[in-house]
Amino acid sequence: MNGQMALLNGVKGSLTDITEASSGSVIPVTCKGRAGELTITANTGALFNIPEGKQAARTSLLDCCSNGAVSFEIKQEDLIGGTIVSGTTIQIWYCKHATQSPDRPIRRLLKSAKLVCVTEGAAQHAVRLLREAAAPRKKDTQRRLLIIVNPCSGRGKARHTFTKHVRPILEAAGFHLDVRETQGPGHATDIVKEAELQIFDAVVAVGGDGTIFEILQGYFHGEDWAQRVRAPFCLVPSGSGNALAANCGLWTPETAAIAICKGRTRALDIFSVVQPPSRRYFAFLSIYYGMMANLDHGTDHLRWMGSMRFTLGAIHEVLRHRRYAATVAYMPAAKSTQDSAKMESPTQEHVKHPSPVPSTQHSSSNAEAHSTQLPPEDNVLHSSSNAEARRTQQATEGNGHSSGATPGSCSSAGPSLQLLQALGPEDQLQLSHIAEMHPGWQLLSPRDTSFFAAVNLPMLDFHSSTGPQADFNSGCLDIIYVPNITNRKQGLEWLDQLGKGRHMDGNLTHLKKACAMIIEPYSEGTSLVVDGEAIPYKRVYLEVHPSLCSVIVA
Ligand SMILES: Nc1ncnc2c1ncn2[C@@H]1O[C@H](COP(=O)(O)OP(=O)(O)OP(=O)(O)O)[C@@H](O)[C@H]1O
Repeated sequence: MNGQMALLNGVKGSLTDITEASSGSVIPVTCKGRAGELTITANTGALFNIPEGKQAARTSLLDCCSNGAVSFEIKQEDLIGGTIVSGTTIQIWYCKHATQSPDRPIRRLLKSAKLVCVTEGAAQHAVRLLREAAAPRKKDTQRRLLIIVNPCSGRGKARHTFTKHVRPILEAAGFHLDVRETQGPGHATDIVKEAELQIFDAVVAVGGDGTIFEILQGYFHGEDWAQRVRAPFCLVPSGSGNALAANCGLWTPETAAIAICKGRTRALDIFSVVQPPSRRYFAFLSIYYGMMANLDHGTDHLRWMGSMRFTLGAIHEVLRHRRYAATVAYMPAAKSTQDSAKMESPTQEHVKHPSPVPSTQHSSSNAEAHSTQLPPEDNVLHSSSNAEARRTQQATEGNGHSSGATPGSCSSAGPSLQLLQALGPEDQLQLSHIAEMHPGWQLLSPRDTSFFAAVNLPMLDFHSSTGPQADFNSGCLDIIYVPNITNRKQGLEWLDQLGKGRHMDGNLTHLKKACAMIIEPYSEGTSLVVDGEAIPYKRVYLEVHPSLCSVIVA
């Protein structure tokens, strides 16, 4: 009959009744064995069935059939691909749902089964069929990933995680892997800057959110940044917080690797973080000031503890019982929707397939796309956790506002900053009168807060959610703040509620949705932290770019 037939006949003596199913782009072939059946109907979302013997998945098909075995089935969504074990023996890789509870992302476990073919050619053909059946969008010869492993993230196990838990899955799916290991802070940015991103199916970080942050800075390099952002990115959780992985439902490294194979993406808002005259970062997660900044960045030396360092840091901060002063101005999200309805995001067309939302997320829709283009320039700086370095930097730059600098025309790559542009030069901007000078802007009150954060995604890590109403592409940041925690007991109770995602209940915690913000920090003993990385301690401007990038989701 055809090529598939040759393969199926090539499986030693096991297949007797072979029929072709409907025609389609991939492998519409059904075949039946004496004791079970083998079905590949990738384009209809059907099954890959192989007989199961006494030794279940580890038994060859030949053995299964001669044992008179029952069949078990692998759903197409669970099929990962295949590899040649040796000569004529192939291994089918698939996954199983390990946990499934309504308030947790799905965890997946890797499984495999061996199958013996008569000839080596048949074995190679079988592997190709398996890979195409698992991910019918692309020929296996064209799949390519840029993998960036940060050996220092989290507890320093990223290298092991990649080799042991991620690489075998991606290879089974037929990806060509360009693997790079970071040599130090900022290296991930350089790797991505130099990469031809268009040839990759995705950029994968094996690390933490800081690695993703560095990768993101590398995306906005060169005139073609609008094309470069089309490559989705993904976090294989190997850091301390792993917020991106938590938000994307990538509960374990294996789950993340399987999600990469399946290639489901979701549009993600990115926000610019601007410090005139020329500094501009691109962020995906959050900006913290005060308590959150301290518990995150202030616990860097406790990296060996994993995510426990954040819990300890939070308790320490609550016991300090401090309030932090800042003038915060923001433009409510609804206004931006009106302003930006006509404009388009560069990736709007590209991100056509919204993926399943992890069940921990709630949706909100407040704003729409409003990004356009500016000529690019590399001006990304890498953060330093060192307070001394920060002070030196401030002394060099001055903590005041650069004369004539306009936050909205910060000369950098990336989409234009329309909302910030409208504010005009920084030295003419009186923050305390912004509402009168610039209709649509508001001041946050009070100036002193016990807790302050603005988040783009709901989950802080795998265990807690800072902004449960935040969403991937809502077009806004959720400003979460607590004006005043009156005593330590109330602080600890509030922390407990935060851990359970119930801190928004009651009236202690406030929420504003903003498409642009300005933060002028005043307090000593804290910092500004963007996506877990400290930035210079001075006034900062933020603007959201709806759906600018896309991320791999479970
Ligand atoms: N080879 C290296 N040596 C030292 N530091 C490195 C190296 N490569 C990357 N880094 C730095 O490691 C820091 C921590 O990485 P990352 O943020 O990914 O892990 P994490 O902080 O443990 O996780 P999370 O951000 O999710 O809490 C980054 O700021 C990055 O600049």
